[in-house]
Amino acid sequence: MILASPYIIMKSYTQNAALISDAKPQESPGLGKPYHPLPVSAAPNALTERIKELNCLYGISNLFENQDVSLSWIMQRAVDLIPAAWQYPENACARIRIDGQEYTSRHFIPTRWRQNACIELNGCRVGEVEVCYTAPPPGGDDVAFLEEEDRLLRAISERLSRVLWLKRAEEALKESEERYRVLTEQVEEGVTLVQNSRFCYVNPAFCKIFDVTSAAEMVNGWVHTPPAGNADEIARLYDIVTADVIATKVEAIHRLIRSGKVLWIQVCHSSISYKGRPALLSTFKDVTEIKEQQLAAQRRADLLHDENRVLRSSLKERYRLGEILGRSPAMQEVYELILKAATTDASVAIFGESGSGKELVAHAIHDHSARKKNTFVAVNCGAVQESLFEREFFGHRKGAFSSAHADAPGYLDLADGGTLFLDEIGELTVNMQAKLLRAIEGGGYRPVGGIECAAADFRMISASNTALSERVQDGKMRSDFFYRIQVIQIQLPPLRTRKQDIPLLVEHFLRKMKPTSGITRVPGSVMDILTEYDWPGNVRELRNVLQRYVTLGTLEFLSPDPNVNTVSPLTELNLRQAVRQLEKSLILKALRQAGGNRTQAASLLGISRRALFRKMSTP
Ligand SMILES: Nc1ncnc2c1ncn2[C@@H]1O[C@H](COP(=O)(O)OP(=O)(O)OP(=O)(O)O)[C@@H](O)[C@H]1O
Repeated sequence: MILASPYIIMKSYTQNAALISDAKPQESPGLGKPYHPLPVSAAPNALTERIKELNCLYGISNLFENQDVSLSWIMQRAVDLIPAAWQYPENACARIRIDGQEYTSRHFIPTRWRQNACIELNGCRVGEVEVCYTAPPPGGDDVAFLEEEDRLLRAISERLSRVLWLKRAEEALKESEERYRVLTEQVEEGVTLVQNSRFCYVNPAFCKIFDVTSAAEMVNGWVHTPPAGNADEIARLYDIVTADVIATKVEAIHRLIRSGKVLWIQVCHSSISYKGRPALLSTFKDVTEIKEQQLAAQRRADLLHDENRVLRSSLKERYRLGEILGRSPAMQEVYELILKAATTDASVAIFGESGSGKELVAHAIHDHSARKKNTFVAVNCGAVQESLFEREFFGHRKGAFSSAHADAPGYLDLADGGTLFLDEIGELTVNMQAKLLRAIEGGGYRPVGGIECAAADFRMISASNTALSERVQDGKMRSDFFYRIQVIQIQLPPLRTRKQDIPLLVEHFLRKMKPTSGITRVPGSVMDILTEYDWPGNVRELRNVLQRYVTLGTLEFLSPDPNVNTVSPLTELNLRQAVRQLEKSLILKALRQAGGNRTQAASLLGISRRALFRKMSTP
């Protein structure tokens, strides 16, 4: 290697024309006063000369080996080594100038017997190295410097350029390492750097998580047998990575126990290059809060799943769901839909004849849903007047009208967090539908006399005893409202189509009435009549007939049914009672003719819907 060096070649005595100048004064670019470049000539070949050169170059090269020394330290030592390598060392002196800094050998004085070479960094001139003779060289100006000395000076400048480059790179690296260190010391996540299965870096957050008293204890320790902290736990964190080189990011969540508390740590290992070699950069994040929330959600979901499983598994033999009774297959389907609807927040529309249990179903959905702890607000839309709609649904503020002495909540406010049950939804006018739709579609609502917009979170369940699609066709219902309210549809079967439920319902109602009546069962003949009857008023009618039966001891239907032998309770001529009975039988007839549709029944009877409703609910 040494022999291959261009500076070991035999010194030639040939004069290098390119190096000889006519001694015309020139300016050193950016570095000082005019000077006279001196001619360069060859010197006698002497081993001692080359040994001096070698010493100088070796000396400068050795300076690289010193770690943790400053650039100034290297430059000063380098400049001290230069004069000894020149032909007349006793008169030679040297100077290095870099970035405005100057380093000189002993007794340096700039003279006209001067030789220089530039120092470069990334192709740009950043300084120079120069050698001067303090006294006229014996050979005169023409042979002041040898050709080899010129080459040596250029070799020195190249080496100094390299030193400079290395130092700058080292400084940049140190700076970025320092930045990284400051950053990792401030972050909440634990950070480690591992190379060759040993810790190179451990930040304070890591020490805190794993009870390591100081990071220094860990550095240089093996990852699989850590020297400090909870060694087993730390070793386990690295079990998932067998080497410092991993193809992709490796992530895992570990469960630790700290002072009796569970701590969840998310560990993420990634492969990086550190000082030119593969290393493992790992982060350790405390995710206890998120994990606890996840686990709680999971527990809730499991519980719900179990509850549903139990409910579903017993559905085959189910004869009741909450307050709803019925073991017929049609009712089993209704139970299924109720449970399905209860697990979602979607709007539900319940269809069925009057008295078939629509409100009971709405209640059951509410009671089985996550909203069960909040209010169930039932509204009979048939009784809502157009002019009072906003007041009733959206509430009002004090002073909004003469009798508004205080703020009052509307149905929507009352149902916040719970369920709003809109019975007879088909009775809402198109105008009311538009206002309600806006409120439930997220547009909010404004209480009467209020300025601010309110919003309520409720689930909507509606009920109707007629098919709403007809109302859409007749232009009485907005199609957007129609689709919005019936995401889930439940059709309740009329009692006459599930007569096997009658004995169960009879037993249920009698048991409920027992404290006052003492009657616990009906004779077989009465049960036969009850099962024969068509029940246009559905379960409500059955309950009312039974109520009368336990009170009066006679079976009295609202209207004579051709299929049954009605037992008349009338034994004396009481006009009021007779009128009432006639009224009831006519209502029943009308209802039967209208297929349970109360609007049609009311028009058949020539009375308003509201009047019919009143009469029906009077016992
Ligand atoms: N499956 C049932 N099991 C037990 N009771 C029932 C059942 N269905 C209805 N009922 C009884 O009938 C009465 C009327 O039920 P509900 O008010 O739910 O009917 P509805 O369909 O909403 O009637 P309407 O259309 O007239 O408002 C309830 O008080 C309840 O006691």
